[in-house]
Amino acid sequence: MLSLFAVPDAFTKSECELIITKISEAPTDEAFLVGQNRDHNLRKSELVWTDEVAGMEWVMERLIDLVRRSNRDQFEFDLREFAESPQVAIYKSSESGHFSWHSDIGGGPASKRRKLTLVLQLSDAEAYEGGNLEIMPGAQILSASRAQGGVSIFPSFTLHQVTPVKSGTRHSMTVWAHGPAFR
Ligand SMILES: O=C(O)CCC(=O)C(=O)O
Ligand SMILES: [Fe+2]
Repeated sequence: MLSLFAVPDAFTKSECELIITKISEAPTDEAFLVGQNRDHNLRKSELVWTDEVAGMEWVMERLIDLVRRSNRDQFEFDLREFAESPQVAIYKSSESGHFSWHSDIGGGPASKRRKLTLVLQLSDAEAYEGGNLEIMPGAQILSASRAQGGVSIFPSFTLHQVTPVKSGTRHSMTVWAHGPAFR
């Protein structure tokens, strides 16, 4: 099974900038991990849930379409729903924004049903240093493309991390597709 489904130009530059502008008008929550325990050694970022932001429906429609395409062409998982709001994470160099190695499967009613993770790179790759999304499906580490508007889709059980942002700010959007347990 291929472990990473990449769509380089899923969104245009102006679409990404529009999303960042809308998000920056919304209040942020400090990011917490699956299981709700705060641990800054593991994750440091701010979060905006996009279903609390008006005018984001078109984004969700596009993301659902991309997940469907990846699942039809590659993963063939039994997916049933999108049970959680997409979230935008804001990683700031001033706070050494990062997210250490983790899987997205949690113990909560929705997070335990996560099967595919989609990450959209919202920021211009030139707008920050560090902040690389890396995924580890096996012995090798794969780096996701930094290109703005690019989408990476991978099984939610795959270990992945975001390396510390060294300068500037990185914005990304994450959405999960859910379904019954693997069997
Ligand atoms: O920001 C990213 O690239 C990844 C975010 C992530 O791993 C998550 O929200 O679980
Ligand atoms: Fe994750």
